[in-house]
Amino acid sequence: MDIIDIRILDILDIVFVALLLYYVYKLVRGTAAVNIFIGIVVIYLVWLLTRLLQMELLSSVLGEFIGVGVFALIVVFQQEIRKFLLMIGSTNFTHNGRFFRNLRFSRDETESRTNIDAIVNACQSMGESLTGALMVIQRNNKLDFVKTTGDKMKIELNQPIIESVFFKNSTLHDGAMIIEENKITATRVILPVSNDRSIPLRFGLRHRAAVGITEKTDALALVVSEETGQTSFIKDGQFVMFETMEELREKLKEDLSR
Ligand SMILES: Nc1ncnc2c1ncn2[C@@H]1O[C@H](COP(=O)(O)OP(=O)(O)OP(=O)(O)O)[C@@H](O)[C@H]1O
Repeated sequence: MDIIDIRILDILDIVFVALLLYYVYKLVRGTAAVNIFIGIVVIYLVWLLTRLLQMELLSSVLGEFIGVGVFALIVVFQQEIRKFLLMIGSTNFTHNGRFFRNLRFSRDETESRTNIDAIVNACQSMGESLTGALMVIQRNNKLDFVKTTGDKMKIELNQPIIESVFFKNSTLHDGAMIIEENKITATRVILPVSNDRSIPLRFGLRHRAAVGITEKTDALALVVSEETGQTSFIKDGQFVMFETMEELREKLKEDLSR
């Protein structure tokens, strides 16, 4: 009986293609580009089919399309390719050892350095006073490309500081706050807004910006609604459900553990 000959390199090959597809999916999810992407895949599949059925004319017409496809792709996906390269270039694979830990099967997590209690307590307090807030917590993907849109700083994270930044009369309250480890590293940051049409209409730009940055990076986002006082936790472009602030604290601890 033949034994399937799989080399380590084949496995790496598959892992890299899977990672590539995952990043491409993250980039185009919720944007108009996803429809173009599907269109290209359909043309490619039809072309393969016409070649298989030896339909010469159609196959050569589609073949021409595919031939210039790479250049067309660069033009059509210019923005996405830029973001993709930025994301790859800014991924810190050794940050907290998270990337390598994810490859291991054992779970030997240690506690996060981020003051999660300060963040959750600030969300609760800002919710009670109907103070709007948007916080983005960096993980593996660096957020330098958005930090440049705001004011860079380096302040130790604690509850009074978070609340004073988002206090309505504060000059810093607009836009997003970026948190790295236990430091506030930028305020008044403008985030990419998600075009995802499945986001309910009651959510405005603050929530869409939180979805946008978590679609493009592995950061976590927390939003306190100015209208309802409700806190939302957004990860991978999706709202994460939780019943109590205690549950939110646990979820954050899990996602930020090293
Ligand atoms: N692209 C963006 N990046 C960062 N912050 C943004 C962005 N767009 C809007 N905001 C912030 O969101 C505020 C406007 O929120 P808006 O009322 O549209 O959002 P919302 O999701 O309905 O939130 P809320 O429930 O608090 O009203 C702005 O004042 C600004 O501080």
